[in-house]
Amino acid sequence: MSSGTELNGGGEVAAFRQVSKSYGPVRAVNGLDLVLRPGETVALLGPNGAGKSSSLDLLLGLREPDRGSVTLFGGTPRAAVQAGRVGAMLQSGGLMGDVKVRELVKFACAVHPRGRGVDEVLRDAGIAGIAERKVDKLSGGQEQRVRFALAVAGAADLIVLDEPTTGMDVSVRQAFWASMRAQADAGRTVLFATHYLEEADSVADRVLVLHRGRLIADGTSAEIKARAGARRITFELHSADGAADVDEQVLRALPGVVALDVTARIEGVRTVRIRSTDADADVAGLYRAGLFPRGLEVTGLGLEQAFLTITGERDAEDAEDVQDAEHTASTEHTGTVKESVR
Ligand SMILES: Nc1ncnc2c1ncn2[C@@H]1O[C@H](COP(=O)(O)OP(=O)(O)OP(=O)(O)O)[C@@H](O)[C@H]1O
Repeated sequence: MSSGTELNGGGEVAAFRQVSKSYGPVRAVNGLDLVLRPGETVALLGPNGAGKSSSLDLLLGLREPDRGSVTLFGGTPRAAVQAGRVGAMLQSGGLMGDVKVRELVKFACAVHPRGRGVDEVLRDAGIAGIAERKVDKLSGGQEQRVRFALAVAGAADLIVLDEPTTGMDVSVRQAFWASMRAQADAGRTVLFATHYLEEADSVADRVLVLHRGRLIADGTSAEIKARAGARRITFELHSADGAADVDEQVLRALPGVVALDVTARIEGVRTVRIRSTDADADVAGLYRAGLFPRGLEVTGLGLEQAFLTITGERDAEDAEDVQDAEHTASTEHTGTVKESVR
């Protein structure tokens, strides 16, 4: 992707500094610290309710943080939006119905402080062919593309998309990402929230994972997969090679092992599956330990598996914290002084 520094002037596009936002008792965003840089295409992932839409709303100045600050291009979100530096495609809000697609896009181009030519926008969004249709006669996927056209109606420096491909079929989705990539190649910074992990994997050069309002992973897709131990090593150990009784401790002690599974379905043969953060070191370690792995395979797991692993780990940690808190509360209640569990 191009650097985009010409368009954005270098430095920070957006910054969240210790941002928190609650709705009553629900802490939707919790201490978010994050900087977006010019030219990045960034995917925002997270389970339902993780705080993705709330974070985007804060970024666009649609909501105010309870704590911390959000800046866009060094100023307030409102100033950046008013200057036409941000284009957004949000989940909420209906489109005007009784107008033609061309009229709606033309209006958006006309009112935008940095409005582009209507034909160019229709072409970029892939909706030139439906320009004369009424907006309320569109399919869900077509409507999404019109929303995208509105987001790129002006020459914004930052494009924010909240689950942009919801309702699009596979071919429309591919065409959509091609349009989006053209925006990124023109130097624009793009931030999109999605539930489609393969999109994040193939489109984004940076992936953020939110979980219960907290940023729990930030890196390239490859880095996040590596961190989650997203390589799988499989092999067999045969008793004929002197490995009838594999000492699982030996396997568990290999440097990158995250998960280990040893099965013995056939007499004298153990099938070993390892999930690892460092497959190279583990394979070397197997031989160093005097084992003779047969049919050795190393495969990469997808971003989806990495995502499930990272969020699952965090769920487990949170559950432990709750148990600890309950334990502390119950011991305080009974007046018993006990050492903290963790
Ligand atoms: N206006 C609101 N009033 C009360 N609670 C809200 C409001 N908006 C969001 N929430 C709550 O805040 C939390 C974060 O919601 P948010 O919509 O930001 O998450 P999300 O990651 O975008 O979820 P999804 O993937 O389901 O769209 C959720 O628990 C949600 O129920």
